Amino acid sequence: MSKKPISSDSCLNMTLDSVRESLIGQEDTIIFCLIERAKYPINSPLYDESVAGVPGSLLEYIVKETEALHAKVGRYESPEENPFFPENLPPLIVPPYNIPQVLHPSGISININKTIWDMYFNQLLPLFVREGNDGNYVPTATCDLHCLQALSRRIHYGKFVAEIKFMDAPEDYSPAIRAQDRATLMSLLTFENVEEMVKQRVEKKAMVFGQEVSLNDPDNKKGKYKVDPSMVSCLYGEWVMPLTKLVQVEYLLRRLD
Ligand SMILES: O=C(O)C(=O)C[C@]1(C(=O)O)C=C[C@@H](O)C=C1
Repeated sequence: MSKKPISSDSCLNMTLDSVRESLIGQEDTIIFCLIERAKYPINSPLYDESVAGVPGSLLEYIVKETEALHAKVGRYESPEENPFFPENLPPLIVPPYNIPQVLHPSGISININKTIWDMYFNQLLPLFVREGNDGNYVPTATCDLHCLQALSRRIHYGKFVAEIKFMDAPEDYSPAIRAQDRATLMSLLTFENVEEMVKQRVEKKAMVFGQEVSLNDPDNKKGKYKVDPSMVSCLYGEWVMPLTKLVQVEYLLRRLD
């Protein structure tokens, strides 16, 4: 049987509404990933560089090896995907997927995953994961990887948001881009009312998705959530949206190159 290349047309016809729809859908993914990770305790040997019989920590090794496999089968062909360890990724073993490129070439390679990695492990994880060590290191690492990928995809989606905003009003953005004026770009692309709605919506989603469901004794666990809804709202307000805006600014600064 002959084998054909696969292709996709998912990037075409984007609008500000459609990219916002995608961001809303990604909220679900992020919240479910956090809920899954919260099932395990911190499992700190996973992050300890001196414990495992692998280079770096066990977590780092699992992420690097998973990314290498995914690179071979084309994950990073998609402009929505950015690796945490872009150095020395193996080449594709499948034919290229020919995904239509909507981004400006100078902005495609923007990658702030180092910042996302530090934020996730140093600031976020201790806020929603309990102390302890149950030995489930590989399932825990898989959850960490899913959280990291979901956050990274959401934050780097700022490239698409910035492209749409620029295409909708090049006359507004171009002077600030030529002047390399970050502050003006930041204020042009900021919608405080949208940010407020995002924070309220993710808090509500965390309540709905993370409620305890019990057939007997329905009131017993009322008000208990699998991840703290106010923590999810803070995550968005303090890190996810500011980092998405940082990606937008970085993208716009290169948009006229
Ligand atoms: O919806 C937008 O316009 C975006 O740029 C996305 C986003 C976000 O990260 O959710 C970022 C900046 C805006 O102030 C509002 C929301």
